[in-house]
Amino acid sequence: TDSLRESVDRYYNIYHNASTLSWTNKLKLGLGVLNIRRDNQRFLSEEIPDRTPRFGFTFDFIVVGAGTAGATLAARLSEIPQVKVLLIEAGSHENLLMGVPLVAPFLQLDDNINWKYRMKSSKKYCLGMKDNSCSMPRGKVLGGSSVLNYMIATRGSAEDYDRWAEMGNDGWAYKDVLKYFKKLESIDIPELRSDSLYRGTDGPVHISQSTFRTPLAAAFLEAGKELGYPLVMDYNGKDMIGFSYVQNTIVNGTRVSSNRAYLHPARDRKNLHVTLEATVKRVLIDRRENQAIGVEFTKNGRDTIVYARKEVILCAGTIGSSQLLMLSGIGPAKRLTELGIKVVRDASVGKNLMDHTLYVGLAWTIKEPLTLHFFEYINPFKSYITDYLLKRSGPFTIPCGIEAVAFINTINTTRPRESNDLNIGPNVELIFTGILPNGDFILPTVMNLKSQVRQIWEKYIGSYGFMISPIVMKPKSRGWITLLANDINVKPEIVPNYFDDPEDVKTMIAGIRIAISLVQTKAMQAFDLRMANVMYPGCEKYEYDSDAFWECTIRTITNTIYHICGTCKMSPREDPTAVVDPRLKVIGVRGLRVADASIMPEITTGHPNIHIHMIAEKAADMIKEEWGYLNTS
Ligand SMILES: Cc1cc2nc3c(=O)[nH]c(=O)nc-3n(C[C@H](O)[C@H](O)[C@H](O)COP(=O)(O)OP(=O)(O)OC[C@H]3O[C@@H](n4cnc5c(N)ncnc54)[C@H](O)[C@@H]3O)c2cc1C
Repeated sequence: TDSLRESVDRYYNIYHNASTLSWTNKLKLGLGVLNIRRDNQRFLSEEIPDRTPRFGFTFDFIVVGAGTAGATLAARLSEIPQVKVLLIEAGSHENLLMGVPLVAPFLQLDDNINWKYRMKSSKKYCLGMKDNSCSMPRGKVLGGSSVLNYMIATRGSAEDYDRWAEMGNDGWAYKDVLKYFKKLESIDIPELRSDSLYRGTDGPVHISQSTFRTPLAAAFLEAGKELGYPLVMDYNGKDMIGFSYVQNTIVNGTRVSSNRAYLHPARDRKNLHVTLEATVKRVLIDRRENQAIGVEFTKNGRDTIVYARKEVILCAGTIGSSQLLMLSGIGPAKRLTELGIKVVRDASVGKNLMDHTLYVGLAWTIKEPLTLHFFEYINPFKSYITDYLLKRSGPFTIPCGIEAVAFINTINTTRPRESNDLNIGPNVELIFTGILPNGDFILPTVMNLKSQVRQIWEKYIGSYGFMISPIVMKPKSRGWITLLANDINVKPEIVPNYFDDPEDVKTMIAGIRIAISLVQTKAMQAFDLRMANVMYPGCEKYEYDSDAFWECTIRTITNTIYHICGTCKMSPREDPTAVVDPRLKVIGVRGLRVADASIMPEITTGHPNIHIHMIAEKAADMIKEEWGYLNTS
């Protein structure tokens, strides 16, 4: 179309005809560096100070882990002036450079801010990774994984929460949690600000859309329309199924982590104490009363004990919270006994592990230079970097190159527009990334690819292209986390058990076929596209495009999209698999709750960061209510 052509030309003119070594560009670059240094100084001055509590000190609430959930919860609890809150985090401060959207994956290389978990080696999945083991990055920094994440902002579908409620989790239906989704956000997308039914405008988490897009993103949306899917203005509003530009937790071109959203504004509160580079070893439980009374943590090589007058709340994430519960005696009794841990309660901690898998093998090259390209965007004499440094605009504002998403239901492809009527919600998400994964070293490195697979991808270095990656939204497979030692410093074993259920394989293949059919539409065929290699080691023996062929490639280069959850399952007390009840209280121990991704009884649709903010917002209100503070803060 004409508008598409216009945007092609504009893009081409800005980024490809720029005189590469002009003095103006050098000057702009210098000014840009000064500009971002100044902004970073300002950012650091907003960081909450690190305080070390004295041995034996007592707080009202102790929150463990300052990630998406922990930062949210601690900030909300500290709104009660008469209570003292301690937030304990194993990592250190965040800085502004961690918030540059395009280069988000680079953060995973940094040992200081990434726990760098590895999944247990498997013969059934992650076959294209070294040792058949996929990486599992997790944030170890103020803001936790919200500092490493790709800033995609989704709420999940209403059915997700209605289903939680159907499972007996009273108070978690969509009608109940909608107010927290609204409370937590400030929607900065102008067209959506007036939708007061669904969107909030006063919350700490800013949500926006990049003003820069590659022309291929528009073609992706057009392609969806051609196949009969609706274009959805706001997948976080009334309807989710369809094709949309992505919404992001970004303000002024930089990341909105939970730290920035919740802790920066709370930095001057005298009743909020944050202690950094402090690793909690276990929760202290008074065994006569079965009551959590405090925690033990290590900081600067010294062990310290602090006490909680009211509650300890674990927000250490899916891995951290399950590990801490087990180290404190709450978990599978047999395993705990084997490790010499005294059992407080035999519980299903570590089971019910769920994750979203992403097939990263579908990429197309494009002849014209219309998408992002690693060696161009890192060239300091092109406008990419200076646009970002001076104006926080341009391609650097696109997180990881992800520009558009589609939520679809593969069961109803003949009448896609009506999928919503079936009330079953999306079972696949497609992510459009205007960058060729194979074009740089970063994705192969963070994915831990085997050299044979790397070599296949390396053929495309220097090419332009894009990816369409299907994600299975409602996997049936369940994995687990097992404690390997009575020691917080020994990482637990993580078995994601991807594609254990054949239904998940079928759904992923259906997603792949829809992704391929999108590229066969007129909108996409207007460009000179070639499918990049999809033949991976071990899969040559299968007929191309057969189900067996796709199953082989899925099991070879499927990656996590980093959404692990569910290991401290929320469920009614009578359910033997329940770890916390619907008030998030650990069953069998008083004064102890879990509030983070681990409590999800079933994985939600889309990307969970906003869902976890919501969980923490609701947890804060439940805690305030129980202690009689709901109307005093
Ligand atoms: C690379 C990556 C990309 C992602 N992309 C997206 C995305 O685009 N959109 C989206 O919605 N979601 C995304 N996610 C997922 C999302 O960010 C996480 O699900 C979410 O941040 C988890 O929140 P949480 O509070 O449960 O845990 P976390 O945010 O991980 O917080 C746990 C905190 O506890 C601390 N901790 C753990 N153990 C201890 C201990 N023993 N003592 C003290 N502190 C401890 C950790 O250091 C960490 O700060 C991504 C995640 C990753 C890693």
